This record gives sequence, C-alpha cells and structure tokens, in this order.
Amino acid sequence: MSESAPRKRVRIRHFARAKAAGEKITALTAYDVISAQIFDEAGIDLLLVGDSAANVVYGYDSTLPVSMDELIPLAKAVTRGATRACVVADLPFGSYERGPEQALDTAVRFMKETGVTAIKLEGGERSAAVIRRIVDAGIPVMGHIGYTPQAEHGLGGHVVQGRGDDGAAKLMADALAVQEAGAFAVVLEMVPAEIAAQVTAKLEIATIGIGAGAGCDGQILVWTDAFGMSAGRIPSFVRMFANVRETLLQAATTYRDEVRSGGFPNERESFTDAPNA
Ligand SMILES: Nc1nc(=O)c2c([nH]1)NC[C@@H]1CN(c3ccc(C(=O)N[C@@H](CCC(=O)O)C(=O)O)cc3)CN21
Ligand SMILES: CC(C)C(=O)C(=O)O
Ligand SMILES: [Mg+2]
Repeated sequence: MSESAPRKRVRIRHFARAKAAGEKITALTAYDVISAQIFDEAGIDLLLVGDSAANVVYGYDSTLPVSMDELIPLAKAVTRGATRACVVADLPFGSYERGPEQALDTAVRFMKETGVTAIKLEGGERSAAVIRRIVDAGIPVMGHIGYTPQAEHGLGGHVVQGRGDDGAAKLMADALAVQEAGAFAVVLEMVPAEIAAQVTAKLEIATIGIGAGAGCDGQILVWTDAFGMSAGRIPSFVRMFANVRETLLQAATTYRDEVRSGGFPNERESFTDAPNA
C-alpha cells in the first residue's frame, strides 16, 4: 500500500474526540478480509462485523438464527484485513440476554478468539447491566438503540422507533442508560432525524446513525446495501453508492461466454512444455 500519511490505528478514544471536534465518524459493516482491506484503505474509521451477516453472508431472513460459531470466523477475517480501522463485532441474539455473566462469557470469547477491539450489543435500559459488566472487565462496548433487529418480533416488525413524546423520551432514556453503563458509542437505528439530533446533542459519547438523519456524529450502513451488492429490496434510508452486483454479474457472464467460446484461456494464460521459457 502506498500511503503517504501515517495511519495510526483508530482507538476507542477517537470517537468522543471526533464528536467533540465536530469531525464525522465513518463506519461500514465488513464480513471478510477483502472488504476489510478495501474499507480500511479508504479510511473508514470503524468496521462492524454485524450480525447482519445472518442476512448478507448466510442467507437467513433475519438476524435471529446466526450463532457465535458463525460470526467468530468472519470477525477473525476482518481483523486480519484492517490495519487502521477499529473493528467491532456484534454479539448475536441469544448470546447475552441471560444476564451479565453470560454476556461477559460471550464478550470474552470474542476478544480471545477474534482480535476485535470492542463488541456491540442491542438494547438501552434493558441491557445496561450487561454493558456495565463487560465494560468493567476492560472490554469496550458499543450500544445499539432505536430499532433493534434482534427484537424485531417484540417491536412488531421493521418499525421506526422514538416517534411521539413517549417514543422520544424512551429513546433518550435508553441513550443515557447506555452512556451511563460505560459504552463508548451508540448506534441509533431508524429514529426520526430530529430526535436523533437531540440525543446526539445530549450525549457525550458518539452517536452513529443508520436511518437516523444527518445530525448524528457518524453514519453506518451495511456495505452490501450501500455499494449495490445486496439482492432485492434494500431499506429506504440506504443510498446506493455503487452497483457492485451488476459489475460482478457482467464479469461472470463475460467469463462464462469466453470459456464456452474457447476464448479463455489463450496462449499467454497457458503453460508450455518448456520449463522457464
Ligand atoms: N442487508 C441488510 N441491511 C440492513 O440495514 C440490515 C440488515 N441487512 N440486517 C439487520 C438489520 C435489519 N435492518 C432493517 C431491515 C429492514 C428494514 C426495512 O424494511 N425498513 C423499511 C421501513 C419499515 C417498513 O415499512 O417495513 C424501509 O423501507 O426502510 C430496515 C432495517 C437493518 N439491518
Ligand atoms: C446495521 C448495523 C448497525 C448492525 O447492527 C449490523 O449490521 O448488524
Ligand atoms: Mg447488528
């Protein structure tokens, strides 16, 4: 890599500092070494090994089925690919709900086996004790409030959270609980932009929005949505910055045609009998 500027690793303290300095924080999901290398080279600050891997890597139709044994290998691959970005892994559904002791066991397993810098888990007030236990063990935690996909059925589907006076008050209480519990940052998912901006103004820790408007301290998207790799419908809050799926489809089709026609491989793409000719 031909980088001119030195690339100091992004540490946890970067996020509150960036917030205080008014510098936007950039985050994307990543699930493998190649995407991690590319996004790291692009200067993305935080790479999340999201449990959205359930959908975009494993093909489940929600995040509920994905397991630690399925996410840990992906997190290992991403940490191998990232030299600057801060790598964070989602704790999967079922791996922390039983309480602080189960949650700490899970977080310790991710730290021991993957090389991530921090873990993320869903829930505000309901997860505060769990966050506190993990943080007290020296493991940085990122919160995730608003629409929490692991609670899809409890929330009644993909529903915007934080609407109305009660919704806004609950979101603020969740945000403060996550901060008070010691989290270094918090994801705000699918909440009205005005409410997300109010939460962002109130908190000292950084807010990272997804479907939460421009008033957050940073933004995160699922990379396969943002760069046009996902199949089918994508959430309305996503902007497609590229169409990688179309590019790959074209490439695969051209390859197929060239193999079928005998055009690939040519002589340069083949070996002769003469050694080191
Ligand atoms: N590919 C992918 N992208 C994501 O953003 C994502 C995942 N997977 N998996 C985990 C969660 C689930 N998320 C989702 C899933 C669906 C909607 C959705 O359908 N949203 C609708 C609005 C709600 C509705 O009317 O149904 C939208 O149009 O944005 C939003 C977030 C966000 N996360
Ligand atoms: C969308 C982000 C915040 C996430 O939790 C995930 O990708 O799993
Ligand atoms: Mg997630």
